Amino acid sequence: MTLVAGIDSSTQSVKVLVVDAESGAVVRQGRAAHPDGTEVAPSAWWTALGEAMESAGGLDDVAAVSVGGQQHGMVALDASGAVIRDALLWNDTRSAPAASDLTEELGGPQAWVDAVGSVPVASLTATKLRWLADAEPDHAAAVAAVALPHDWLTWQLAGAPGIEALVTDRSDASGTAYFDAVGNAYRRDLLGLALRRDAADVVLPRVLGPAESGLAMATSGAPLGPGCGDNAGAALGLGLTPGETSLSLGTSGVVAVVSTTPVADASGAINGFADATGEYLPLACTLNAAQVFDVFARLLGVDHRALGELALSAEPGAGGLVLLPLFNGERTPNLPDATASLRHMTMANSTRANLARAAFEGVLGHMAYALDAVRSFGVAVERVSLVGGAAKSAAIRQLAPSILGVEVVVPPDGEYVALGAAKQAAWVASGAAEVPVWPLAGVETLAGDDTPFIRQRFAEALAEAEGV
Ligand SMILES: Nc1ncnc2c1ncn2[C@@H]1O[C@H](COP(=O)(O)OP(=O)(O)O)[C@@H](O)[C@H]1O
Ligand SMILES: O=C(CO)[C@@H](O)[C@H](O)COP(=O)(O)O
Repeated sequence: MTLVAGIDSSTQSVKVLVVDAESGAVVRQGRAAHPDGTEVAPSAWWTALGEAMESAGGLDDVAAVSVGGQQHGMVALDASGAVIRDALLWNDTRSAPAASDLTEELGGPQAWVDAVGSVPVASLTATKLRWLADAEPDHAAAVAAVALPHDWLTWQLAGAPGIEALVTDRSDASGTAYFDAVGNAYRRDLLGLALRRDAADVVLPRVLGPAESGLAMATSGAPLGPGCGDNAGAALGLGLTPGETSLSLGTSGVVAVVSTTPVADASGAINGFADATGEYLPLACTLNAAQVFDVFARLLGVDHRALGELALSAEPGAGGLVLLPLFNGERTPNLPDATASLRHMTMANSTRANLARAAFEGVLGHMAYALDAVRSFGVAVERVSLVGGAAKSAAIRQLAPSILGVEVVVPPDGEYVALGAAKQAAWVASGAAEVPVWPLAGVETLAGDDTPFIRQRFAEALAEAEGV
């Protein structure tokens, strides 16, 4: 049996899957936690990856390895390849003013979507580099290379062979705001704009083809795949084809659709990213998803299962409560300074069950808003494939079809980003022209009575928060 490995270095943890390259069956797996916070030393990812690989039984026997990871994080390296400062993650909002400045300096949102498919928001790498240039000019001056989390880990697995050897893929490069996924080229002028200097000499990872290998494992010599952004990894793991949509509830809430054509959304709600096969992956991403359940479970003194049971014991509509779950500020819509609020509390409706229900309706109502943003580009979304940590929740599975108003396809419990990375590794190992097809056994399709009033109330509350 030929084995391959897929890695998902996500916001909260790293997952490693060792998989049969023929069937996609998971043979061994491991995981390890990442530190909390939106500013993290990349060495912590490397340590966690070492632990996860060890708990997966090591990778010495695999034919190829590929790394998927959280998108956008700024890993700034000096000429020796040393990390200059802790990475700013995708959910760090300190670069929101830099995002506004950059947007204006290029001539507004339309100029950015024409150039790179996305309007700058604090999540995107270019805005973090501008923040660095303004807040830490000495660090900015030392930048000799910029990598993303998955690029940096791929390079570490290869033994960190000098910054010129860095590689990436089109899906993650498309989230930097200095890569044009339509022209398949870096926009060094935009990198320079972000860094406030001529960036001709800054090393950017070479963008590999979907099944191309640029580096090999330092330990075993097995080829390393190009890797991918985590949302592109999930699409690959799910085997989504053009027109099909995923809904991920991890730290981020993401609606992503595989598309053969790019989307240019000057409103900024949709990012015009690329997928991991050569197509596009327009997506809407929020900063507040699974952690909202963590907060409410803690507040109510219960575990996730009991939180779900409490929510299901309440009536649809949570007795009138509406949660705007903008705990971490928000990216979609772009409200980086927003905070969460619970509206319409009365003595009568302030019950534990209604509070739990409001958490689920708030997160799923927000995802319905994201679905509408995708639909506004002519994508007919009637079905979503549900992945991410909160997809394990029985209450999410039960409530999602009614609140979203679509069918919800639930694949077997698994780590779909890591599976997508493993599929990419299998593609690299096989040298085949087409990506492997790994059928998913035991997919459930869930439907429910539509409850449009929940979406409506949520959309009204969000519009109020936006001041529209
Ligand atoms: N049964 C559950 N119900 C709700 N949330 C859950 C459940 N199980 C895990 N989670 C949450 O899922 C999140 C982790 O999901 P994951 O997709 O791995 O995140 P990330 O990719 O951002 O690291 C955590 O916030 C965790 O508490
Ligand atoms: O910023 C985005 C997508 O644009 C996020 O989806 C990150 O890629 C982090 O993902 P998770 O760790 O929450 O899965």
